[in-house]
Amino acid sequence: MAGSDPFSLESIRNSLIRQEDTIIFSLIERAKYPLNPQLYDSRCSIFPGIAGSLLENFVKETEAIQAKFGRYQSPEENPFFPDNLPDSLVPPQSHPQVLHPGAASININKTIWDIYINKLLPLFASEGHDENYMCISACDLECLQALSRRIHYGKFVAEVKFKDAPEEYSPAIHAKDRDALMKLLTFESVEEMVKKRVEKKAKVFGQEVTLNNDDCNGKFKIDPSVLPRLYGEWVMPLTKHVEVEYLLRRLD
Ligand SMILES: C=C(O[C@@H]1C=C(C(=O)O)C=C[C@H]1O)C(=O)O
Repeated sequence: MAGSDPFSLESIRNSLIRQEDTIIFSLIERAKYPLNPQLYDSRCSIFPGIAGSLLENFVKETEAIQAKFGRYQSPEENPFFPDNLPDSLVPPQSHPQVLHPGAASININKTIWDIYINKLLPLFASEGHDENYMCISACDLECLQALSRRIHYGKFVAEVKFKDAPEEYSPAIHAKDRDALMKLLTFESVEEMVKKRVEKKAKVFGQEVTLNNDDCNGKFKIDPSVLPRLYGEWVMPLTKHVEVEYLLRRLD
């Protein structure tokens, strides 16, 4: 919006709202395929010469290419496999420096990976396998990156909340009081709205669209009830965890 502050709580929340669309569309794409559990099994070598989980290999190699083209120069992006990433081939991009430098040390992608594969996928992917490994890996990476971006966006949320009320946050930061920080940054009414909205979006985005019949017979491309659960149990608690971690470093 012209004239609006790009770094206000409102604009940060608008970005989170837009990221909901990305997450839901990426889950709808993944839901086209069955689970294919061997893709995630580190003991199951699907192709000779590729040891470990195929998805892990795929993500590591893809992140290496994306690192070369500057993806991780952006403070919004966090790699799943940060060790030994190649240097960027592109010159440094001018990303606005809004975050405290301590933000760079916060990366909870291991937790996000584990939840995505072990808890979330079984909630919406049908059982079975079709060996469509590369298409599925590409979908998984989209989902993982969208979730990771959203959850690590907590760094920006925390920065704007701190800037808006440093006198409220500073004592809890000095005291390293995680519970007090969690209380300060939590808005339960916002969280309730988020859960309702993502369920509605899953219904709208996941309906069958035809020219003459809008009745979807209760059938959706992804079960809409998965979305409030994903957000209520994992996405919002992890975003708040990132917010607390960021705030604890904010005055270093
Ligand atoms: C992100 C925010 O902080 C907290 C986390 C929320 C979320 O992850 O969606 C929502 C409300 C807050 O409890 C916010 O205030 O918008």
